[in-house]
Amino acid sequence: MRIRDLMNMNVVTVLPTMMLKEAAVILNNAGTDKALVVDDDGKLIGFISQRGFIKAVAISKIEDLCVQDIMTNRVVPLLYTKSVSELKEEFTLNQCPFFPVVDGENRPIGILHQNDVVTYLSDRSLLLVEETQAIIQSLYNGVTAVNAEGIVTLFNAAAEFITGLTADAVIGHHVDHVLPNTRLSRVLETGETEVNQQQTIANCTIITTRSPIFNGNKVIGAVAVFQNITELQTVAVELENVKNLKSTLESAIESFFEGIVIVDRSGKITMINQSYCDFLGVERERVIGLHVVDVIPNTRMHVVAQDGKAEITEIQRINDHNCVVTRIPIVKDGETVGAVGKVVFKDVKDLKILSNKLNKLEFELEYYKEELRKAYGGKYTFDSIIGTSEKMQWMKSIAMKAAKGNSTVLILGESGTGKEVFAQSIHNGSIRNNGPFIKVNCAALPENLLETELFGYDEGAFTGAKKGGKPGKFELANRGTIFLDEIGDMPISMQVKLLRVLQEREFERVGGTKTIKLDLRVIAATNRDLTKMIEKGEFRQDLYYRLDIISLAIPPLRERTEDIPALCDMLLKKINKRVQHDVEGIAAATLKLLMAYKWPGNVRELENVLERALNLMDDHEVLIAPEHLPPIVKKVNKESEPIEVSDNLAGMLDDTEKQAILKVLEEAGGNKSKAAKILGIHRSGFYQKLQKHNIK
Ligand SMILES: Nc1ncnc2c1ncn2[C@@H]1O[C@H](COP(=O)(O)OP(=O)(O)OP(=O)(O)O)[C@@H](O)[C@H]1O
Repeated sequence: MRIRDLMNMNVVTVLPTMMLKEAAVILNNAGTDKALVVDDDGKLIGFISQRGFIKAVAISKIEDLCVQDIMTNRVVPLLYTKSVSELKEEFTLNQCPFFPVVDGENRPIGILHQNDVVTYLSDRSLLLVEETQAIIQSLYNGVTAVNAEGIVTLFNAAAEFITGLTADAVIGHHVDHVLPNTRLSRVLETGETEVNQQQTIANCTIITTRSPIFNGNKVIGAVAVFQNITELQTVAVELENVKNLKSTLESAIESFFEGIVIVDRSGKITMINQSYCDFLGVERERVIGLHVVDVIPNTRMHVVAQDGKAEITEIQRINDHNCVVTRIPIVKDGETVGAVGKVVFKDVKDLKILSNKLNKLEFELEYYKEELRKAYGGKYTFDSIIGTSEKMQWMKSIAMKAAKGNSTVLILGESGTGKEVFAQSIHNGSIRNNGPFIKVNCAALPENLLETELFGYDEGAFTGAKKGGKPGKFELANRGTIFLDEIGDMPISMQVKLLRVLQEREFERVGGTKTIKLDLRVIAATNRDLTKMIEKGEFRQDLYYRLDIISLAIPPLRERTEDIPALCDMLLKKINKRVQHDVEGIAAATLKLLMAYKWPGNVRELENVLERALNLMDDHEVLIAPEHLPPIVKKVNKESEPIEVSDNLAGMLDDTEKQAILKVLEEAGGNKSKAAKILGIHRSGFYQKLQKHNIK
C-alpha cells in the first residue's frame, strides 16, 4: 500500500508518545482501522492500525518505508511490519526490553517498548543512537549485554573477534547456552558488579568487568566489557623468563674468578663482574653505562663490538700488569651487537707459572704411566723379542696370532729362554693391553698362601685376615692378563681349584660368598715337562688340556746360536745403560766362545755373563775379550783353564755354593724345583740362594 492510499484514509492525529492502547481506543471510537501518526507540526511520522499494527516511518522516506527486525536483522517493507501483538509475542519470547523501529536506511527512528509505548526519537537522539551503536561496534573491548531474562541482546564486533562467535549465533539466545562462562546470569541474580575478573573463553584469556543494568532499582539486564589478555600474558611470561635469564647470567658472570665485562654495540658497559671491578679499583654502580675506554685502560672491547672480530689471548696493560685477555663479539641474527671480554690471567707471570706447573704435571703423568705400564702391563712387546733364527721367527708368528684372540696360552721352554718376554708381548699386542698384566710365580709361594694369593680373601676368612679382605691376583688381573709362571710347580690341590676356575670362568674369594666373574686371559708357563709329570701323576691331565689351547715351545739358546750376536748387541746396550759403561762390542774370539757354549741358563745366563764381563773390564777396554768371560764358558775350549776363586774362606764357600747351584741347575735342565730337590734343600730356600748369587 502506498502513502497516497494511506492519505485517503481516516486519520486520527495522536501524539508521538501515545500509548498504543489509547491509540487503539481512539481508532475504535473513530470507527476507523488505521491512523497516521503525526508529530506536533502535523508531519507524518508513522501510522497505527486498529488491530494494533504499528508502522513507524520517517516522513521523508514515506514512499519506500520499511522497518528492520533487529532480532533477525531482516529489513521488511513498512507495510508488512508486524503487529504490536506479534511484536509483543516476540518481546516475551526473546525477553527483549524494547524493539527499535528503523527507517529504510536502517536508521533507528523510534523505540517500541514492551509496555506498548512508542517513543520516537528526536534528530538529536537519532544521532546519539547511531553514534552509540558505532562506538560500541568500534570498541577494542568486547561488549555483550543480556536482558533481565539472560537473553543476549548485544554482542559487538570485538566480542565476535575475541570469542570467534558471530552476533547472529549469540543474540537472542540465553547467555548460559551460548556463552556459558560469562557469569552474566549470576550478575543478574546478585545485581553486583564483578570487576576485572579473569576467565578463559575459546582458548583466550580475557579480563572482564560485569555490571548489572538498572532501571530504577530493578535489574533489567547486565553487561560485560572484556579484553583479550592472552598476548599480554605471553608477553608477561616472556618478560619473566628474560628477567630470570638475566639474573642467571649475572650470577654466572659473578661467579667467575676471572674479570668479565660486557659492552653493547656502542662500547658502553652493560655488565661487569665484581672480580673485574676489584682489579680495576672501580665501583660497579658507577661504571655501568659508561664507555669502556673510560673505565678499562688500553681496552679494545669497543672495537670488537664494532668489527665483530674475536681477539683471543691478547696482552693488555692494565694497572701495571701485563694481562692476558680475550675479547669475543656477541652476534645476534648475524649482526654484532656487543662484545664480552675476559681477563684470562691478571699477569703473564701467572701464565708462565701455570705452564710450568702443567709441564711438570705432564712429565709426572708420563712417568707414572710408564711405571704403571711396567708394573702392571709388562715392558716387553714383540719388537723386544730378538731372534732371527727360523725357530724363533716361527714362535713369534704363532704368538702374534695368539695375541689377536683371547685363548689361554701355554708357554714351554727352559729357564731363561724368554717365556715371560713372550707372555708380556702377547698381552701388549692384544686388545687387553690397557688392562693389567699380573704375574704369579706358582713355585715361589708356599701351598697355603697360593690360594689366597690367587683368589684373595674376605674379611674374617681366617685369623689375621686383613680388615676389608684382600683381592687376589685373579681379581687384580680383571680385564687384563694373568701370567701363571712355573705352573708345573703348582701343588696338585691348587691345580684342582685352578681347573674349576678355568672351566667356570668364575670364583669366590677365600671365605667369601660373592661369585666373581673372570674377564681375563690366562697365560701359563713352565720349564718342566708337563707330559712326563702327568705320567707320574704330578700334574693333572684335565688342567693340562685346559691350558694347552695354544702352546709355544721356546727353543733353548743352544738350538739357535745364530741369534747370539744380535742378542749380545741388544744385551750390551741394555747393560751399558744399567752399569754406566760404554763397551762397544765383543771380540771375535769371545763371540766364538759364546757361540760354542751350551747356555743351560739360556738368554738370562748370556745376559749375566756379559754383565760380569763389563764389570771386569778396564775403562780403556771397549771390546769384551775372552778373559772377561767366566771360566765355565771359557772351559768349553780350554778345559785346563783355572777356575777363579776367592781368597778368603767365606768367599770360597760362596763361590763353591754358586758353582754347585749352577751345575745342578744345568743337570736339572734349568728346573729349579728339581735342582732344589737334588741339593736336598727346600724350594723357597733354593730361591733365596739364587737371589743371593744373582742367578736369575
Ligand atoms: N728373545 C729374546 N729377546 C730379548 N730378550 C730376551 C729374549 N729371551 C730372553 N730375553 C731376556 O732374558 C731374560 C730372561 O727372560 P725371561 O724371564 O722371559 O725367561 P723365562 O723363560 O721366563 O725364565 P724363567 O723360566 O726362569 O722364568 C730377560 O731379561 C729377557 O730380557
